[in-house]
Amino acid sequence: MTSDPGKSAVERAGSRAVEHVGPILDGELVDDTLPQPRRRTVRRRVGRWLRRVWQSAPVVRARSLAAYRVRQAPRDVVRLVWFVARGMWRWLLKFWQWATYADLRADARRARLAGDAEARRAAQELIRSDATARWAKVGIAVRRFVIAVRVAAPVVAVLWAVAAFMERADMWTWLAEVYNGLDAAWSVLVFLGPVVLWVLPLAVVVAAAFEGRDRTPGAGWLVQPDRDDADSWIDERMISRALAHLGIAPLDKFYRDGGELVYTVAARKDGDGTAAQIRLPMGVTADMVAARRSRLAANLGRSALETWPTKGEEDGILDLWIADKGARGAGDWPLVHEGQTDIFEGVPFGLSQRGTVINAPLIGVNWLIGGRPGQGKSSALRTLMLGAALDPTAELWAFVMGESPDFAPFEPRLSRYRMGMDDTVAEAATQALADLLTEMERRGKTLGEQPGRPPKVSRKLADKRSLGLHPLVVGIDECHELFQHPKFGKRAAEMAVRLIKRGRKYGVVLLLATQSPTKDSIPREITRNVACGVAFSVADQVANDGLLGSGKYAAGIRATDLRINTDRGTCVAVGITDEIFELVRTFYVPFEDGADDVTPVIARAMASIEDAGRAVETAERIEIEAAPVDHLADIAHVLGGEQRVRTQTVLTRLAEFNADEYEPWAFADLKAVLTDHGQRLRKVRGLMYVHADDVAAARRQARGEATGEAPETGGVLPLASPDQDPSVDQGEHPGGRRGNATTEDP
Ligand SMILES: Nc1ncnc2c1ncn2[C@@H]1O[C@H](COP(=O)(O)OP(=O)(O)OP(=O)(O)O)[C@@H](O)[C@H]1O
Repeated sequence: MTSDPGKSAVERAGSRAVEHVGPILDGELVDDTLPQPRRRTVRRRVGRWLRRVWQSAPVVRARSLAAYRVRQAPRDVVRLVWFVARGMWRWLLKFWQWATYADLRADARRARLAGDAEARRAAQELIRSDATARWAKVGIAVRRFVIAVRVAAPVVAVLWAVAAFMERADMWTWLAEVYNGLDAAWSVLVFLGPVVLWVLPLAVVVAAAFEGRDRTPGAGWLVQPDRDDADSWIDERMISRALAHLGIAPLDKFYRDGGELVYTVAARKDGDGTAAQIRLPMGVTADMVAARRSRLAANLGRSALETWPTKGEEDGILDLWIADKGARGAGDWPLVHEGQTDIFEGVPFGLSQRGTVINAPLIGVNWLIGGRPGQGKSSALRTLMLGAALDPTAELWAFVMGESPDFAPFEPRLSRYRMGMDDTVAEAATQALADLLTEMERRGKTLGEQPGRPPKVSRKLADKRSLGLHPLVVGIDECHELFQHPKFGKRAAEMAVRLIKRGRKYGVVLLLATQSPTKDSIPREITRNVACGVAFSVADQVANDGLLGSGKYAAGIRATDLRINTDRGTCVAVGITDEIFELVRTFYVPFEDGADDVTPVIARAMASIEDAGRAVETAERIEIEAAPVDHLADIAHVLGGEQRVRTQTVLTRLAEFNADEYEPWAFADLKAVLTDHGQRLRKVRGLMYVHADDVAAARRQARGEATGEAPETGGVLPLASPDQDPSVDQGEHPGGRRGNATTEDP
């Protein structure tokens, strides 16, 4: 740049007036008011962060809550006013109750109604002594007040007089200090007076609103109108709220009157769920709650299967167990790959609702397992039998009253096994029950001969092979087919009842599985006496109580809530633990569609028997095949020495003699037995008779057929001589002769 830029520019332009400008430099205008790039980034970041916070879940929740509260504000104000009014009313009621001794009077009234003179006198005495004490207190307070006034009045009067006649400056210093202190106290009082006058009514209003607040459980200012939290946990507030909306009148009234439920066991984590125990208010029983189970479940945000309200130790105590959300399977059977069992200790059966393994008892109990088809009965029975098979001392029998291969892999381990739908299986099962009764008697005798006469079979006794007191486990699948069998059913049922009632002590265990636990298909005495009842999904209350015991449905123990197929493998069981009931996810040992985990377990069971130096226990000491019934011998027996007896009488006597065999008999059966052996019934004056001679002849022929010899001729002399005159038609057939003395007569 030049030293005088104005002048040089004019010189260069000559005479023309030219405005000289300075040299043009290349540059850029810098405006420091424009936003700097760094600051812009910080602001953007802060904005982004604020936006994120604004949209974060807690803030969104808080915002929605605030918005909800704002929307509700008018309603809330009305509610508040209502609360204040109700609070004052409640105070009034409380005062009235206090002033009139209403509770003690109610006690006295109750005692009078109950005719309890002593309790009434006690209540009245209490009212009198309470009234005396109350008036005594009032007297003491009044006396104290009077004393205080008497002492304070002269002091105040003197202070006032002194202040009136003396200047503060003329007073002694200490007296002036006293007056200064009094002045200060007065100033504070003057200041606080209006404050208290404002605050006190406000405090009264707040206290009244609190007193009159809605005591319905769950009512609260921070309750959101959604059910987001219902899935995750259950606490007492939620339980109380759910109970408050069941529509049980006495419970509703209890809540309306401001009652609060008593939790005898606070809600706490229990296995895979939450358990609580509640003492219900007057007029409400646990059964009433159990009857509204699905509504309770809905109120708790659970399915009915996940909600178990049951009766506690008393009718008024509710045991509540609520499963965590989401059903799970039981997992593998713990013994599927290794291990043995001691049947006296129980066998792993499934997982309880609390998630613990249930070791099901087998000794000293009998089982009845039932449910709709395809829900897991046979599998459960198989699991129990597999557990028993892994005890080398146990003897196993299995009868499957239908065409099903469920127990086929057990065959090497079974001492008796029959499967099928034909009558021979029913007959074999009936025979097995009869043999079990015989065995039971033998065991009873053996036990009685042991030192100290032990009352029941123990592990120690079971281990002594020579005694034959080892556990004997008999499984009958589809047992209703057996008990409903036209020929064997009645007898089988009778024997099963006797076994169930008496077999427990002797190590004889019956495991029954059925699709149909009605009173027609399973004898009442069986459902009443089995210790362990297991119900998979069942259709109705009848089936439920048939399996689990009467009254269980009403008490809230319901397998009707198990969903068909969805809850396959899950059952409700009673008697298998000390709990009133268990919801069991049973273990499943696969045996279908090419998968077979049962056979390897049985192979292991066989190996363990070998390792123990034993053999599969058999009931050899039991007469397995009882002698076949000899109909002709029985007929001869019931003729009782009479030469001829009416067919009707013979049938009656036969039915009395052997009900199982002859009760189903009709005239045609009797006729058939004789005609099969070349004899016949005889008609005399329109009435049909059986003749002793014909029976004897038939028996001779039968014996001949059996030995292949020609039948003897002639009859068998009756066992007793006839006590009546020869019959009119005696001449119609050859007379009898003394034959070989019969030994087969029963
Ligand atoms: N504990 C379980 N866990 C998983 N699945 C199971 C369980 N128990 C049974 N199942 C399944 O259910 C099917 C039927 O079981 P199972 O044969 O035991 O029923 P069931 O009640 O005895 O039927 P049915 O009355 O027709 O004999 C099995 O093949 C198996 O697939």
